[in-house]
Amino acid sequence: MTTYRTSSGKQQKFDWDKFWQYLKPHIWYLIAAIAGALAVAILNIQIPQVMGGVINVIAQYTDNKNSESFINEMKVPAIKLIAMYVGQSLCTFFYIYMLSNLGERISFQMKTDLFAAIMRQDIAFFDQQRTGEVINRLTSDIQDFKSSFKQTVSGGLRAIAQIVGCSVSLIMISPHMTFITLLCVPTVIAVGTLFGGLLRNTSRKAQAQIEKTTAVADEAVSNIRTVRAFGMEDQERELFDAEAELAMVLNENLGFGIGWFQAGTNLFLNGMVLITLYMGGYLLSTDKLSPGELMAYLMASQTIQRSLGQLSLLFGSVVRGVAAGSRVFEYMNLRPTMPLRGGKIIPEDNLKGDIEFKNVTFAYPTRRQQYVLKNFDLKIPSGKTLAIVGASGNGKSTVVALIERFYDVNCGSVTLDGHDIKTLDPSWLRQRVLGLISQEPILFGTSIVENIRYGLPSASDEEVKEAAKLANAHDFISSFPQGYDTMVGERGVTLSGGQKQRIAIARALLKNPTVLLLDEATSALDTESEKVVQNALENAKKGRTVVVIAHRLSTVQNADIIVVLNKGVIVEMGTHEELTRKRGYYWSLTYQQQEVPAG
Ligand SMILES: Nc1ncnc2c1ncn2[C@@H]1O[C@H](COP(=O)(O)OP(=O)(O)OP(=O)(O)O)[C@@H](O)[C@H]1O
Repeated sequence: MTTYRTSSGKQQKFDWDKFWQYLKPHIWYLIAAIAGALAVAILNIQIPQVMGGVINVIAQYTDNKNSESFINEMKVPAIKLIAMYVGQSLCTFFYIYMLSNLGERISFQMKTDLFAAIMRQDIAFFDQQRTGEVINRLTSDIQDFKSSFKQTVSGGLRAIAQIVGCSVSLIMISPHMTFITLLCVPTVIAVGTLFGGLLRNTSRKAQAQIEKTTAVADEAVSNIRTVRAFGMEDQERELFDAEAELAMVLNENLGFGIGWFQAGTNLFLNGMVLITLYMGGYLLSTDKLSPGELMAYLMASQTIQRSLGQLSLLFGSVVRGVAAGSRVFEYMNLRPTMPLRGGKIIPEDNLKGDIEFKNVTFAYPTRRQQYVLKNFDLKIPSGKTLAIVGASGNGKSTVVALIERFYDVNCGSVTLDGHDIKTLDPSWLRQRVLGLISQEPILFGTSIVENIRYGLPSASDEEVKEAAKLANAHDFISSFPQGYDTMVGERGVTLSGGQKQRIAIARALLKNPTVLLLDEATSALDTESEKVVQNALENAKKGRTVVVIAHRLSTVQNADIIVVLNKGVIVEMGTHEELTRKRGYYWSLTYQQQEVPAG
């Protein structure tokens, strides 16, 4: 197997078995396309010969001016030529159409499979990969693979068939001239390979620079608010200009090289035509060649030249296509460690919402050496509200991530009503049992109603409204001219932080989760909107197990149990009153927060 370097820097093998899986169901399209392309090639090989016949007829009548017999004699070869031209057009249409169907079907299947493969990857995968890279594989890599495949089948096959066929014609017409022409071939190949290598190198550099330029633009556009807030438009523009200029210079160098390459090739090819004409003319004068044969020879050698040109272009495209295919298959072949579905489902009547961490040790897959939780034990009784507090980076969000089973624990277990969550159906757990509301609610760029319905796609409009009322969102939604059909913009950009958060609460409440996970749900809000959202959350908490992570301790005073985390270890646990009396960690955290405004 050939190995190619992918953009992720790892050596990737092209997975021919996988490729065959995609090709096999559409093999008839491929066979039809190959047949069509070969038919075109065969016609292209024969046309010069028929054309030669026409020239011979014309040559006969250059002295003999009998137009009537000329027309009669031209009839057969002319009709033959017309039939061949029409046949060639029809075959061209046929193979292009077949190939386009084949390419589209394969790429559609690959695209949908790749997207499904991406969707089922572990969260750890997304911690490691850049979003741009993932999207690139779905878009440009599949596009590159498709075009390269189509080009290889059509252009490659046709070119090879034409080179072989026309070479045979050349030998048949004049072995002598063909031998002399062939003497030049090794030199041409050597020079072409050397120059081609240099050009490919420059082209790679230019391509990498273009990608760099795009990345600068991408970052500036997607972070436009930060750019604007810091007044960095000019710096961003300068950065972009510098990268774009470098890309321009590299592309100019490439153009310089391609220009010379083309010029040299043209000079050489024209020289070959001249030599052929000279030698052909000489053979013509000695009656060893007819004018038609000379014409056929010239046409056939031009077809070979064109085909060789096509093949050299194709080479670059095949390398690009194989590299792109390897990248696509690399993601497809990645096996997630956690399945999305499958496993036990606790019957509705037995579902209470008791959560327990038993002797849990955990490190993130991207930082295996750093244990975030070590021998961690915690009971979250059903129907109670448990708050986790502690300084930043101490593992509070990690607790929530483990309940969601975004990651699996390294040792110990997390249980729901006594069942290890590893044995439960993850999609049931996330869709039915858990409702997560995080610090930065992410909405989809669609309408409010669709965003709320994301929590339970089968919900009716009435149920959506009920959830919105419970989340204190109904009033502000109704005040919009388009009400629930208001479009929220990309990631909900047209709504205020508090409004987005209340829609996210409605979305989580719609599925009526048994366990509600609030990961700093109000910390991004100002005091006014925090109050409104806090009220919404008080409604939402009723009758559920709730885990609250909060920075502002004022929001967790009413919790049934407060847990103070320090470096992944529980250092204190109790109610607000108990912990305040203790004058320990919790007290000092509260004290610090009261001190800040005063200072
Ligand atoms: N996806 C991740 N991959 C690797 N390490 C992570 C990841 N998420 C968090 N960490 C690390 O794990 C530790 C605990 O992070 P965690 O987010 O649980 O803290 P936290 O107490 O919730 O902090 P904060 O209050 O600032 O949100 C930190 O050292 C953090 O850098």
